[in-house]
Amino acid sequence: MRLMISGGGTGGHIYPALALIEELRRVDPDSEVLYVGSTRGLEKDIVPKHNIDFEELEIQGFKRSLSLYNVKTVALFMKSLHKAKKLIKQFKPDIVIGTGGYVSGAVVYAAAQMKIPTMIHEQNSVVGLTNRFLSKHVDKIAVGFEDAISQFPADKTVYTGNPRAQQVANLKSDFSWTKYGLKDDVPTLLIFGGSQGALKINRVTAESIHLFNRKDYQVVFVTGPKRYDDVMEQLKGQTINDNVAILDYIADMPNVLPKVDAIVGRAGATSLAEITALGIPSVLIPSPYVTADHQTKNALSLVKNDAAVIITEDDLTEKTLVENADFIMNDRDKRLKMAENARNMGCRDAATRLLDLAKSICH
Ligand SMILES: CC(=O)N[C@H]1[C@@H](OP(=O)(O)OP(=O)(O)OC[C@H]2O[C@@H](n3ccc(=O)[nH]c3=O)[C@H](O)[C@@H]2O)O[C@H](CO)[C@@H](O)[C@@H]1O
Repeated sequence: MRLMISGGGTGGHIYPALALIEELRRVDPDSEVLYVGSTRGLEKDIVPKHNIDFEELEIQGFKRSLSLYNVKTVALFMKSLHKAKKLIKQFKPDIVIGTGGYVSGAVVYAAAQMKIPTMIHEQNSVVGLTNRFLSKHVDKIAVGFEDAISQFPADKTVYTGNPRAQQVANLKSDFSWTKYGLKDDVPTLLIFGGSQGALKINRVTAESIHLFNRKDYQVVFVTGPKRYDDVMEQLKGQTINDNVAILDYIADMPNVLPKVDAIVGRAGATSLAEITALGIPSVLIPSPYVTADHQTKNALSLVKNDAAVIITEDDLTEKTLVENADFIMNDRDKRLKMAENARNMGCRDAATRLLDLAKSICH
């Protein structure tokens, strides 16, 4: 198969694409892949490290009310569409797949106009702006949450789950916490605010370090690549005990996650696919800054099944953070029950399902 794939901006759109590519290469080692990303997103750093050909487009999203900015947005979209068509002519894909983010809008739309088979993957329980636009033009729509099906045309929409779930579920981890100066025989709580880190989660976690220092469990606090210096500035002069590690980013998350006992984090769809694939209890703090509050809806699907607890960003304080962390970390039975509930929701064959759907529309 010759696969052109595009997903950009944040990890939540990029990692599902990488998981699908990994599955394609496993079943079809002769396949050719071209990843088209944006000049600004995390993909230009992440994708080339996975031995995948990468091309980039300059593109940006619309903003409410900034009219001059939006004039530039339209101009960049037209330019990207033109470049995407050129790339399609050169690469000659059998299929073009979009996994979200503005850049996938230009790439998949270009392919649809050129009558190449197209498919999108919507990770969230509420459809995003780019996928809403693309849904009218593509041949197939795959969704990661069953709740999303009703938001798309019924005749071409299929529940596949999120391919990242299969990738993390199948990996035999050889990770050791000693890499970060921690121990392997102590329960471990991972705190992170999605692929980019989250300001409030970082601030409140930093304020709580003096309490986490005294816990019987260990805490791994991941700030996000661009927020590490600010957190360390906030913590200047404070003691950080040897049961706490503060990192900017974890590049090998599938290897690390099987060694995590509980998570405090955002409710991005790809994170939740991982959490349910592996069965990890979580405290979820949905981002209030995303389209149609979709992270709250994502999170509630786990909360309903007693696989997670939720704190709104407004309610996040030193007290609520540490109390909820203790609630899971200090009660092993509770933790194991929540883990089982989470695991029951996992879709561990999602990459196979998504690839089968892709094959079904290739000529
Ligand atoms: C602010 C924003 O727009 N967030 C959206 C974005 O979130 P975001 O990019 O944060 O996506 P998710 O939380 O879904 O996924 C994060 C991904 O990054 C990985 N990771 C994270 C931290 C780290 O140090 N290393 C690492 O590899 C996680 O393992 C996971 O695979 O895309 C998601 C999927 O469409 C949406 O649900 C989110 O609402």
